Amino acid sequence: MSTQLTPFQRLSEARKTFFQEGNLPTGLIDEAILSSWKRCIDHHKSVTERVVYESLPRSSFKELINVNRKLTEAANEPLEQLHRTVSGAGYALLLTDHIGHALNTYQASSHSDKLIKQAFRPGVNLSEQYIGTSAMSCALTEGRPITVSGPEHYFSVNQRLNCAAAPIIAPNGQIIGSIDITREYSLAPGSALALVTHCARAIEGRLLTQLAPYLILQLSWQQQEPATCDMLIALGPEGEILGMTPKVREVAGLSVGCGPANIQELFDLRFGDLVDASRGRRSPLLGQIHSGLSFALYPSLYKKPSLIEGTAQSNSPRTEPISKTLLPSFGDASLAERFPLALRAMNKGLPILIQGETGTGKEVMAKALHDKSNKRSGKFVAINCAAIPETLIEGELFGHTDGAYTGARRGGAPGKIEQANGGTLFLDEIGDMPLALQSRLLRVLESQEVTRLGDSTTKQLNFQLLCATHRDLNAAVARGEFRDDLLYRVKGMPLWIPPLRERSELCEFLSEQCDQVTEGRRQLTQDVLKILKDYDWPGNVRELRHALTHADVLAEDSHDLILPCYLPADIVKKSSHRTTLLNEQQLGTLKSLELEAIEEALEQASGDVNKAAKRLGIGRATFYRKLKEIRSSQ
Ligand SMILES: Nc1ncnc2c1ncn2[C@@H]1O[C@H](COP(=O)(O)OP(=O)(O)OP(=O)(O)O)[C@@H](O)[C@H]1O
Repeated sequence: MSTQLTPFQRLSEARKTFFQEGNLPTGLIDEAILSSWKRCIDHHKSVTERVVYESLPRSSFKELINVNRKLTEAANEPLEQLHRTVSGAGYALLLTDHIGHALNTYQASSHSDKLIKQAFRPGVNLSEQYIGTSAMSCALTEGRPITVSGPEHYFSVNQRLNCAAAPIIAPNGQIIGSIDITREYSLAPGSALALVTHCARAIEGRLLTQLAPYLILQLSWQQQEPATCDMLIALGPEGEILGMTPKVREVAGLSVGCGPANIQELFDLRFGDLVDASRGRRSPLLGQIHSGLSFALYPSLYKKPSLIEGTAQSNSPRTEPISKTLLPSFGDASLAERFPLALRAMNKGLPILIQGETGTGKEVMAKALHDKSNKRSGKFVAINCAAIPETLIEGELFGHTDGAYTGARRGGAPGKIEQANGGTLFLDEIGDMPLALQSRLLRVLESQEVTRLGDSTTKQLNFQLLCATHRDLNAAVARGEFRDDLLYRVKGMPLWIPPLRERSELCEFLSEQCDQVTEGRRQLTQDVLKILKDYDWPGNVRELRHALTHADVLAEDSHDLILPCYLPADIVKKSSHRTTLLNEQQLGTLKSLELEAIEEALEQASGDVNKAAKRLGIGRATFYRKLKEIRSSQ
């Protein structure tokens, strides 16, 4: 009588063939899993090893989350939805980075398994190197969804698990993470591979919209708009391809890192036709790629999600009142008062000129103004006028057409001013702009029209202007280095950022900065606070943050206090508090020596004050006075 093997028994047999008999269980085990088993053997892992699930230290985990912020933001909602779908079936859910660090985890609402609870914790390294073969490690290595069931796991202890995972692929084609769902094998049959795959596709679509495209193009093989679509291309305002979902890359046969730069190079159509179609009826355009495949194309103008939760999508700027928004701290009461004023002026379209010494936070202020202004749904485009070579600055600012100059990008490119359309243009170090360019910039600022290099047509724009400089522009005008008409144009309202040494709430600011730099791990001692307060800070906040980072590094893991010895030596040396500090320290040393001598003398004289004073060669009254003085200062 032939007995039918269960799937678990079949996989166990295959495992035995491989690990005990040294043969390949051909056709029984997915090639990806076999390759993973071989890698584990190469790394001298024994299948009977104990698996340790260690989490990263808190600071490293914070950094990990920071690095993967875009991924976690895009994944949040799809993960919540998948969790709702699978948790009742006993599945725990996991989002990892490209290595296998758990970024976000969800436990199952039923059938919670102890092993899964231990492994599925944020910050745990679940890469192949640590936990052997798993669906997640195979998905990350192979770049495709996969199920790993029971005995297919490398380590014996994991054989009671059943997992399915799918890689998450960024719009540039790189694998940046994975989602994995795992439950006890006994709850099988059935895996939710299709669900994780679907969730990964949803995350990839969201990653695409993070590029803030002008148009999103859906590709379909059907002659009707698909309800959901995994073939998406994000396009910029000139038809440039910003990114695409992996399915497009797959059907168009495009490899990662190379491919067409513009949609017109991928399809036999004009970008203008797509723009027209996005505004008109929803009848699809037909597009053919080089391989001869034809697709129905559904372009739509990209709309940023509304900030008011639960409402329909909207392109209109946000309108929550200023008072509700959190202002950045600069440690200065008068600056905090002027901020809302500058914001109101900006919202009326007045250009703001931010002035202050180097490192005071002019760019931080510009960004804060933009983030709170009515242009915040547009881009913040910063250009450092001092950092671009004079020969390139014109192309960089105004853009160029195809072949406008040697080395110009094929198909032309918009300049920074054009990119700021609908948002804010921040001209940093405007005082360093070459005189010859100032008149051209003035024309653009007056008309809000831009003409690309090599072009004869102009484009109407709408952007908010913010400028910054550490120079005295009045003096530059007097020297003939800066146009006075440009100065009046950019200085709708001046905003002065005081140097660090003059800030009215310096102590609070120093402590806040310490908190930020050390991620709340350390505090400043009173002495350090005094040293920092009395230092001149020629490099302002930039220099302060470097000094605190220096101290944080020197303190290592041993102290939660920043002591004077951890500060950069030149800061301690130059701080006027140092002299007082030394005097106090010396005084302290002398006093403790005196106390020691007095106490020793008293002890040797068995408490007889006359004898003790005699031993020290001082009078009885002096002895008493010194003893009192020293004890009261302790
Ligand atoms: N209020 C603040 N809060 C937190 N960090 C700040 C603040 N102000 C400045 N910084 C930090 O200090 C550094 C210098 O800031 P920023 O570049 O804005 O200064 P800046 O005045 O524009 O300098 P420069 O004139 O050299 O261009 C940056 O690392 C910035 O993040």
